[in-house]
Amino acid sequence: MTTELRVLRPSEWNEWFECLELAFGGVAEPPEQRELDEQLTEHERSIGIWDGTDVVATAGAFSFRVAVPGGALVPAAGVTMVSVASTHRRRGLLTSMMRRQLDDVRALGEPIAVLTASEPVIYGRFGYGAASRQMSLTIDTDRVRLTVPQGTDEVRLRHAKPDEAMAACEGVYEQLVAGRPGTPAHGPGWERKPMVDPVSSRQGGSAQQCVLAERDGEIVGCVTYHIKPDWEPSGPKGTVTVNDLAALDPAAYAALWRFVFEIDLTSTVEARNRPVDDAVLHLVSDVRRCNIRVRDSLHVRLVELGAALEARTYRAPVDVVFEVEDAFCPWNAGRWRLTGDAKGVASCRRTDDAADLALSVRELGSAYLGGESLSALALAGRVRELRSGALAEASLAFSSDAAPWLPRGF
Ligand SMILES: CC(=O)SCCNC(=O)CCNC(=O)[C@H](O)C(C)(C)COP(=O)(O)OP(=O)(O)OC[C@H]1O[C@@H](n2cnc3c(N)ncnc32)[C@H](O)[C@@H]1OP(=O)(O)O
Repeated sequence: MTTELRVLRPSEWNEWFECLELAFGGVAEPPEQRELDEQLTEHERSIGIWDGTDVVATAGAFSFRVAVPGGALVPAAGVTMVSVASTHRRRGLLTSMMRRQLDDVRALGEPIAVLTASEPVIYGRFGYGAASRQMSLTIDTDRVRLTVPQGTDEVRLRHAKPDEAMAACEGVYEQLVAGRPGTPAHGPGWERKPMVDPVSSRQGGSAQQCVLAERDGEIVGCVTYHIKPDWEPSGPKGTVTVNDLAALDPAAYAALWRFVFEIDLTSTVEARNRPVDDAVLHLVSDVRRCNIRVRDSLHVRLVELGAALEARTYRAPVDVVFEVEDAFCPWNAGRWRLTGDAKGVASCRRTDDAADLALSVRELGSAYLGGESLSALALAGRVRELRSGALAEASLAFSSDAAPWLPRGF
């Protein structure tokens, strides 16, 4: 098989995207979704593999800046649209695209790459580690009650049309990015993504609705949701599916949750992507009836290990030497001394000193956003402590007060 791996030409986007759609099962994207995907595609960062005139593999990257512990925004490649045609799988095409892509990311000077995986098993071999989780809830709102904080009644709620909702939700999102590791700061156009609402994706539910929370005329929160009515002999049993829900203070947050809990003719609230430390867990009367499920979300790859580890803040003073294994990006392999503290000045340099901890770049990717603990990874045998006390020191330093979270997929 002779194939060519190269950058996508803008005129080839349709056939490139069709390869991707086919690889995911062949269900065509709704036109409004497809149009936005084309608009957001960064052609110069999109690659494909051609077998003759046929596109047989695709991979893209978005130019993000991702929040890390301490609030800095680190340039990051948001890896996306990865596919290999089912006729060409398990022959190394993905591996060759990952090679090219990580070399390109390095050349661009982005210290990290991030992605969400269709299957978590795929990307560990390329040095990605699962770094954040997402929580889904299915809440029985006939039984679960909310205890809301003082000030909740003073929050004014009102419905907003999609255009106003888009600007308001984006404004709230932007104010929350730095405080939540794992959240990407996007470029223009991304504010449209959560507002695309194709009829074919509603599965019998309503159009997306948006309610804004205001105090003294300022927008302090927003929720977008769908309602799916349902009727049983005993009465109405509709479901509210929460898409985005975000607020700038506890009272606005509680007001929005109370609103979705109390919508007439519904008895279930579904929320599919929440942070694992969501404050709603402390508002509800019965966490068991929230039917919590947790899964992996953002996977992180340290592309330039030194620059990546210097870009974040450490929760406690740390001075450790890592012995790092990185077969796919060998420029990261070897010994690195990391020093840092909560004030935000960190240094990560090559050293010949004896190693304190031995691990692969994958574990550092998992721990990078502060959500997965180095101590837990050590219990799984994935981090080895070579100096007594180094594991506890590094594990505490890497941890984050806010759990990392990716509020919106890409
Ligand atoms: C960020 C995103 O876009 S995630 C979306 C990923 N895309 C999809 O899931 C669409 C459907 N799947 C596909 O298109 C393809 O199967 C891909 C892209 C996942 C893999 O492409 P391939 O070209 O077959 O991968 P490649 O041949 O380079 O495999 C490299 C290694 O990964 C393994 N591997 C690849 N995909 C999988 C998988 N889905 N499950 C388990 N192992 C896998 C291969 O067995 C191989 O292992 P080896 O080195 O031990 O032999």
